[in-house]
Amino acid sequence: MNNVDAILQAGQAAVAAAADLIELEQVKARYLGKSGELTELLKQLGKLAPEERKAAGATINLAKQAFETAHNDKRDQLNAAKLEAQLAAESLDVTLPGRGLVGGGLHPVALTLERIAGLFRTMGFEVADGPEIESDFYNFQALNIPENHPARAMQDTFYVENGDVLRTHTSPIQARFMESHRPPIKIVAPGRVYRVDSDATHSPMFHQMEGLWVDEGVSFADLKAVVTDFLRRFFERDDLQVRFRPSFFPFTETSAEIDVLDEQGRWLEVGGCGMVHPNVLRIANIDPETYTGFAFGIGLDRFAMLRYGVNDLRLFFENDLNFLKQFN
Ligand SMILES: CNC(=O)COc1cccc(Nc2cc(Cl)ccn2)c1
Repeated sequence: MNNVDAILQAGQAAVAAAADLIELEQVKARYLGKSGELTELLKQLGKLAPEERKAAGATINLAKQAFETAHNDKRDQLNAAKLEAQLAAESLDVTLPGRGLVGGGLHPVALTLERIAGLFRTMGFEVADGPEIESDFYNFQALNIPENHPARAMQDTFYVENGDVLRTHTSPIQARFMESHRPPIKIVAPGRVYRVDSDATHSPMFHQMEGLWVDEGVSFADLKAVVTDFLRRFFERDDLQVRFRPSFFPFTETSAEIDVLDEQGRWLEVGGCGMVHPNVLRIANIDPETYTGFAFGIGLDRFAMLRYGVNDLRLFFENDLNFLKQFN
């Protein structure tokens, strides 16, 4: 019967070497299963002489108990180790400082809009608003844009049902304001505008701000002074060179593009302006013989790109928080 000891030692060694609960159960089956090595020994008892059977049986049962003890100890050890590992992995150090909430902030275009509106408020302008879905009348006709003008074409303008459009500029805000107020009128009109266009420098939705001053005796000199003062304060450069380059718009007569000289000595176009066309005043029931006015329009996204050094317009619309958090 000395092979009982050999089998028991081999079984105890296999139990000790078991790396996890699954392997341990396989070892248990190999020794205590239906055809396990210790189970087989019991089956052979019948072959022994009757007077040897009792002692042999006792020896084998002792070996089985020793194996079961070793197996149970190992199982408890593996379970304890598994629980320890789980506790360590899930442990939460409640004394750690909190991560804190990340505050929100304003979009760079919104910051630029507020900054520019604030500059014009110091000059006596108030901020006006209006609908983004506009009628053909306020978006085109009231601005002296004729029926066949290319700006009305489908490749530039988004049309919605019943002939209304997504406004292509914020001029309709001013047309509406002139219709419902009497001079002196001194407003800026910021907001979203829509054009059928999209590439690295064009987005179908972008932002513009227009300004309008209508009163008795308003002149082109007033226009130059207001626009130049605004630009020097926005770019924080008292020596900023501003140029008014003759141009054409249907809604102004004397029209000009507005250029600024950048640090590299290049002229950058930043907007357009002009004296309000008499037809536009007339349509708003303002007598052009008594009143004159000037208007200008700038692109707010462009001003935000210039101020913050952003070189791709699309960055404003991708909502990448890592990009946006730089501005607050
Ligand atoms: C980004 N915008 C540009 O380059 C050019 O915008 C401009 C230019 C000249 C005038 C206007 N707006 C305007 C509005 C009324 Cl109600 C009457 C007359 N004019 C907008």
